Amino acid sequence: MSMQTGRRVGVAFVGMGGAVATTAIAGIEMIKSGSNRLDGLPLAGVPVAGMADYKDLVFGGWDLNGDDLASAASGHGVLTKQDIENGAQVLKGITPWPAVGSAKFCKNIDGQNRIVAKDHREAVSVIANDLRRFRQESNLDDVVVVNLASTERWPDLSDPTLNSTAAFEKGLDSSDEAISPAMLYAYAAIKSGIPYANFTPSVAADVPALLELAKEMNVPVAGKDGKTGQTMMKTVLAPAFKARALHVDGWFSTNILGNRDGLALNDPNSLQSKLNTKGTVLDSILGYPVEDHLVHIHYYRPRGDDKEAWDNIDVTGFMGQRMQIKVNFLCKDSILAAPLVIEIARVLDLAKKRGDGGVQEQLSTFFKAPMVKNGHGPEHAFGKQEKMLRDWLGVN
Ligand SMILES: O=P([O-])([O-])O[C@@H]1[C@@H](O)[C@H](O)[C@@H](O)[C@H](O)[C@@H]1O
Repeated sequence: MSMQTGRRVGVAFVGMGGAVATTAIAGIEMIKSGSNRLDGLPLAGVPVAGMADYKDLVFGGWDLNGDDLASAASGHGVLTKQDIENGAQVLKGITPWPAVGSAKFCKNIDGQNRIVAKDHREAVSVIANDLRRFRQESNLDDVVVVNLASTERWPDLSDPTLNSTAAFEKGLDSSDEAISPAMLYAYAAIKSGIPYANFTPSVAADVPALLELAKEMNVPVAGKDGKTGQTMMKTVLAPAFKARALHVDGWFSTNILGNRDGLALNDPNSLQSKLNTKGTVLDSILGYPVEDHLVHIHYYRPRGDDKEAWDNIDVTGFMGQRMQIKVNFLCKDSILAAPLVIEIARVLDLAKKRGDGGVQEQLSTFFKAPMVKNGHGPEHAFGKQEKMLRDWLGVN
């Protein structure tokens, strides 16, 4: 059962017209109108004092495509006409705010709904103003920002601009090329005291400059890259192989998808960012390097949002005998992702209420490359991550 608490929590999405954001918004609006159940929402029915209810959430956000959300959603092919009639009509009345984009960071995705700003500093102030206006106009108690925009290329992490808050702030004034759109949103949110989550592989609040700022301002941040389908299965299976002492000789993962995410990843530079986050999960769980851990992603338009993942795992058991495991997950990308985004927003909002700032490691279960607090390696094993979250929430 879902009960409103009377609070109003705004969720501002970067990439609001995308398949994941429109699915999240439609799903929640349908919960409000009684035409959607709570399936797929991992924290539904978990009683946590102070946590916003699904019905308390109010949405806003930016997108380079200025179409209203109903038109955007019909292009993504995730929501059915029935879904829209059943309570997601509210999508028709929402249009995204102008957004920041850069072809230098994300080559395949463009749009005309752009923030007009003379430099990075001005772009940040427009974003911060959008957040202030959202809070006032929607009469919100609190706001959370979640990045759902298309994957950017990897930046040069050794660039001094990204390595201290002071240098980053100078870089805003000179529109330093090391600073990506994702970082501008993260900075604007943190500087406004608003919790920030990164559901994409783009580098954002995880640069030292912004980590330092989040810590100093005691603002909760979390990321990165939603762990939805193939990688989720990987982090469930690998601990089991370890427990049974089955040595993993190789793990071949491939997947196809044809949504806008797939289009963004069709650019080799954006793809590399995704491979960076997908490729890291195995070794720390198993305790040894899997030399033949191969990950492939292919943009295949006929599938749209219905991504399909195949895994072939080669293992060695007792007496050196070799075996294979095959996994074929026929997923729906946004249907898996949207509820996780909602839970991340609720937990970040709760962290803010509890005065818990900086990196929110308890959200590791929702990410492929979890951000961590004190420089130690991230925990990737699914069961341990779930325990971390439940311990932090104070539930069993
Ligand atoms: O979570 P997961 O299934 O391992 O990884 C997926 C990627 O393989 C896919 O290319 C991307 O479009 C999805 O959004 C998701 O990130």
